[in-house]
Amino acid sequence: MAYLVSMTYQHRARISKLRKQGFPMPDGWSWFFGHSLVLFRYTSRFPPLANIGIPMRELSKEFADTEMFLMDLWPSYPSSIVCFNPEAANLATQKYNLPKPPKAGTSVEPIVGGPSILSFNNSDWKKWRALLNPGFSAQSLMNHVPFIVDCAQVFCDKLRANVGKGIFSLDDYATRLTFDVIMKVTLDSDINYQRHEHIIPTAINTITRWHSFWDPRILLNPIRPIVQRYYGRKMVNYINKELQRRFEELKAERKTSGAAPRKLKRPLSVISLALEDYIDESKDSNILETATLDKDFAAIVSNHIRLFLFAGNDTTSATIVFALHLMSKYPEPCSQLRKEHDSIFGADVSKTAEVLKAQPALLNQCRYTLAFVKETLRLYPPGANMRLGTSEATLPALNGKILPTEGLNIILVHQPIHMNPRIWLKPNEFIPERWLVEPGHELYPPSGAYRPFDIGPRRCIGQELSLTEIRTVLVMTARNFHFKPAYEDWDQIQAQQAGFWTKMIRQFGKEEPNTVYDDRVYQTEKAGTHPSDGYPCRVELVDSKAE
Ligand code: HEM
Repeated sequence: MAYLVSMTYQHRARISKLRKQGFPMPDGWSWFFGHSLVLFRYTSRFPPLANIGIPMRELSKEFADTEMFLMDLWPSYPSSIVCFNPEAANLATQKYNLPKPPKAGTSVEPIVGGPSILSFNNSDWKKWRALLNPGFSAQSLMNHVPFIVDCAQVFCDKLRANVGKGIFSLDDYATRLTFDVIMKVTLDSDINYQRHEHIIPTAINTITRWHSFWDPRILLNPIRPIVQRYYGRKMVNYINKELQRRFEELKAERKTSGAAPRKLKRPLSVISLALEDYIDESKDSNILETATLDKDFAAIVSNHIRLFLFAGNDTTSATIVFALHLMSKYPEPCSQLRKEHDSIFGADVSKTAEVLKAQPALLNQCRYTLAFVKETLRLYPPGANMRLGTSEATLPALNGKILPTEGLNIILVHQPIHMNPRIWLKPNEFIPERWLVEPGHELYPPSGAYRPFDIGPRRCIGQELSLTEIRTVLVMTARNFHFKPAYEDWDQIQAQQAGFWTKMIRQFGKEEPNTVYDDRVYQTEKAGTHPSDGYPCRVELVDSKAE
């Protein structure tokens, strides 16, 4: 207790000193609460499950002159500089390439299980990133396009089965689709989660339901570690068996064909490619006769698979749902999208899957589709970036003040960066053409201001995979389906089904907001910023004659 009091005192004394020196930070800091009450004031303006990036965007409006400010949420979160200045963000991720803070690892440990490239720095990071990179290369991913198309086909079949029927959660459909893809691309497992339940998604969904990066109401729940450990063990058991199986398959292929499977040019998962390098680089000349994988290596590989399932699934599925939502909201860009697909894949929509599977590189010709996806990610960025300040690294605020970073985390919050009115023309409008104009055009994106996958050596390893997946889904759906959000009906159903206490609270308590900037569709705190209430919607077939 005495230790905690002493730590708290030392910590707050430092923030108090920075405050006196004029470090930009919100009013309302206190020795007892730091900025926790300030944050609460902002979060309470939005729905309880709204993503933290949304109140941060609101708070950022007060710091237009500096484009960064300090938030002291210690001890529930390290004190951090919230930065939405593109030039300073570039300094943090490129010039200084600041290390990942310990919090980057500890905050995802219940999900990932232990160390991974998300938390590694220096040589560990270099070694593992180099080992994993080949599986995410553009060339390797093109080999997976036929499988991704098959998954998108199942997604379309499920949508078709819903035409003319009631409300369903598009988010649930998209999450199942991306899970099938990520399991195949990373682990070579074909689990068909779109049609059947499976232990791995059940486990990871349960673990993430009990997870928060910052919210003490979740973090302090004593049941949380028990649930997360139980499901963590289930994941590890499954992954270890699959890993061992892949290892056996690769060894057998080498023995029978004499060549490494990589040279046989069939689609290989991220993990198979990493195991190939492991075999190639092994000092054990008898590796092909070795019965089991090195235990330490297998443990870290297992962490990475868990990391990919977490970092790669929800981010991609949420983006798919927001893209389909924007298609329904903006008829003109939607019609451009369809025209592009007609011209590249031919007017016979029923042949799209066949054409794309035969020529995956056609995806790269879909310039408007890519622009549509990029603009979706600008408005609904699912990630953020966290770095650790150092004694050498200072960040220049917009007003010229030079800010020290030592001992502070730096968080690049993408929502306020992507909608910074100083640098973006019409920041709140959906304009895919921003991504098609030439440099010098007023819509041309400013350097460093667009960073959904972030920029620099540690940019997202899964960027190409996500973009391939999202473009494939748009190509497969845009000419077939209309989506109609059904929030009003959904809210009515929820109100009818509410229990006695919920009804009483609604009747007599303070009504909680359920829109963000008057929009019922918003990003939530659920891992990967899933859309509110899972995006309840109806689907209709596109009437090609009427289009
Ligand atoms: C729309 C989809 C996605 C978005 C917006 C996104 C965003 C991000 C961001 C902002 C970072 C931090 C970069 C930095 O620290 O500089 C990151 C890192 C990372 N992402 Fe993604 N991501 C997406 C999809 C994926 C996928 C599909 C995977 C893997 C299957 C993945 C795996 C990772 C990993 C492993 C890192 C850590 C990279 C490192 O530190 O070397 N992400 N992502």
